[in-house]
Amino acid sequence: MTQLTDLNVVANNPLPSPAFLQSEIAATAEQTELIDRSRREISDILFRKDDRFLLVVGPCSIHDPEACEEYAEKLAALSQEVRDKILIVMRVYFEKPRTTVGWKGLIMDPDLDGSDDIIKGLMEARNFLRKVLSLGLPTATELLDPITPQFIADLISWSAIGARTSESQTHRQMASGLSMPLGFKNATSGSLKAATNAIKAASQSQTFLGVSAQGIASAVTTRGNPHCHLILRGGENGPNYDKASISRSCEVLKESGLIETVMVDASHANCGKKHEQMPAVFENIIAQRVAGNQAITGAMLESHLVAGNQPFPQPLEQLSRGQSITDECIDWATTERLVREAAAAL
Ligand SMILES: O=C[C@H](O)[C@H](O)COP(=O)(O)O
Ligand SMILES: C=C(OP(=O)(O)O)C(=O)O
Repeated sequence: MTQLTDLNVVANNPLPSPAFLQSEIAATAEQTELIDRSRREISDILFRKDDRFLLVVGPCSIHDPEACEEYAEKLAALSQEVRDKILIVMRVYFEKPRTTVGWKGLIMDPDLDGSDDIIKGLMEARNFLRKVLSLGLPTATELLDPITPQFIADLISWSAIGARTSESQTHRQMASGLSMPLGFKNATSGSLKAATNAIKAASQSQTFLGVSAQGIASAVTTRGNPHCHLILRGGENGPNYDKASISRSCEVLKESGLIETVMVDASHANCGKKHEQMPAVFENIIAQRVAGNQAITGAMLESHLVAGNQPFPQPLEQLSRGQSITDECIDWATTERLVREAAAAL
C-alpha cells in the first residue's frame, strides 16, 4: 500500500500528562495564594479599579535559568520597594514566535542545541516558575502553542498572545478558557483590528479541540475570559506609544464597545528593537500617565542583567551570562533607575 500519512513526520513522542507534571512539580499553598491574589490585582489595575500601575518586566526569553534566577532576586527586592505604586510581574517567556526560524524557547529546546527535549523543557519551565513565585513575584508569559497552557498556566498570573498570533482563531479560543488576565498585542503591521476582534472573541464561550489534564485529545468548551485587554507594541509603520496613537487606540476600543485600557510595550516596534531607545519610550509612557491619561494602565519592558543581545546560535561556552539571545534588553542598572523614577513620578 502507498503510504499516505506521516510522510513528513520524523518522530511523535508521547508526553507525560499535564496532570502528572502538575503534581510532580506542584505549587505550594503560598504560591497558589500569590497567583490567585496577583491575578485579581492585575485585573483590577487593568480594568481601572486599582490606581496602581502594572509593569511586566524581564528578559525577552529565559535561556539561562541560573542567570535569570539572579535577575528574579533583584526584581523581587525592587518590586517590594515600589509596591504601593507599581505592581511588578516578571516576564518569564519560554516560547518564542519566530518571524521565519530560530530558537523557539526553553520549552521547545532547553539545551539550546536543537535536541528539542520538550519534556525536559516543560519540567525546567515549571521549576523556574516556582523559583520566581517563591521570591514573591508573580509571573507573566506569552502562550504560543495551544497545548502549553495545560502544562504551565497554573503557575502564571498574566499572559500575552503575541503580535503574530492575535489574529489566530486557535489562540483566541485558547485565551477564552484561560484563568488569568491576558493581553492581545496589536498586529506586526500595527493594525489594532486583530487585537480588538481577539478581545471580543476570547470573551465568548468557545468549543474547540484541545487536550485534557490527562493528555487526551478532547472537545473543550470554555466560559470566555472577561479579563482580556489590548497591548500596543508598535508596528511596521513605527511606534504607537505617543499621545495621538494612544488616544486613537482608546477611540477604537470605545467604538468596539471595550473598556479604554491599554498596556504599552516599550520594547519591540515601539523602540525599533533598540535597547538604547527603550528608556525614553518608557519615560514617555509614564509621563503620559502622570499627566492624567488613566487609560494607560500598564507597560512592558524587556530587561536582563546585561544590556543588548548576543548572536545565537553560537558555541554555548561562548555565551555571555545574563545577556539575551533573542531581542535586545536594557540592563539591570537601567531597569532599576527607570522603575524607581516611575514610582516616584506616579
Ligand atoms: O520578542 C521576540 C521577537 O521579537 C520575536 O520572537 C520574533 O523574533 P524574530 O523576528 O527574531 O524571529
Ligand atoms: C514576541 C514578543 O512580542 P511581539 O509579539 O510584540 O513581537 C514578546 O513580547 O516576546
